[in-house]
Amino acid sequence: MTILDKIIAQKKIEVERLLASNVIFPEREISRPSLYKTLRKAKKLQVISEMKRASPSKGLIAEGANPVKQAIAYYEAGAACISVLTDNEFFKGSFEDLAAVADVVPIALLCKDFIIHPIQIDQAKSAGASVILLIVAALDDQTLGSLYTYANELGLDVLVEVHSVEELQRALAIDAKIIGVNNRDLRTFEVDLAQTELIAEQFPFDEERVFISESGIWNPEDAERAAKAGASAVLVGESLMRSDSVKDALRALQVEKQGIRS
Ligand SMILES: O=P(O)(O)OC[C@@H](O)[C@@H](O)c1c[nH]c2ccccc12
Repeated sequence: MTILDKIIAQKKIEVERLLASNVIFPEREISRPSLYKTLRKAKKLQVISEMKRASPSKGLIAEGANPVKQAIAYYEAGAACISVLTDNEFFKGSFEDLAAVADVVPIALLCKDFIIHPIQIDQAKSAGASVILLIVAALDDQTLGSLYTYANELGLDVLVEVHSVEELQRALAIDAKIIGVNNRDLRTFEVDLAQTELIAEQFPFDEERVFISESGIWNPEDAERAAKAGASAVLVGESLMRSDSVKDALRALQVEKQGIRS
């Protein structure tokens, strides 16, 4: 059983509990800039910065981190979007973290979780997210398509995460506009930026789509590499969580985008 299988098994239990509790998540309007538009118009490589206390691959990263302080530092440094891990069991995050961040920053907000059911999308939006993540490896085609449509109907942006060319084709089949390559294999934890380059070769860089490189970005050289492959943004967690100066670290990643593909 891979870690992804374990996480999804746990999510099924959580979803059953939510459904059984008959909870209704209060509706909330989205009053944040669209991530999609922000990335399309940006001249530089953008940073989606993540609030990440722990992960199954690294264990504790920043146990005592305060999501509000972290988010304000990200916002002030010019992050395009803040990603908040809401999974508790494996990443020590929470929907309270997301809601607390939503109260203090006005930029796009990504609910980083393993979504397998529409009720989780209601929960994300209610806590203040304007973007959700859908992981292709965790979903069959039909569920992927229906969750994507549901999120769009609620006015949310969707980051569709892939880790192989085959998964890229599945993301394109639902006409995903924001596609992220996870450089980390969620089955083995191996991280390799070459994954971004490999998948970029098959990516249709057209008017409509944006390409994001996720995980394992530590320094400006990594950011350059992502930009060169055609990325509009990088999604960065651990290196920013561990940084003594979030501002300097984040700004150093905002390198020039590469003309041909941007
Ligand atoms: O901490 P890193 O290596 O910078 O990675 C951030 C982010 O990409 C990673 O947390 C992530 C990417 N996709 C995910 C899906 C679920 C949970 C976490 C993730």
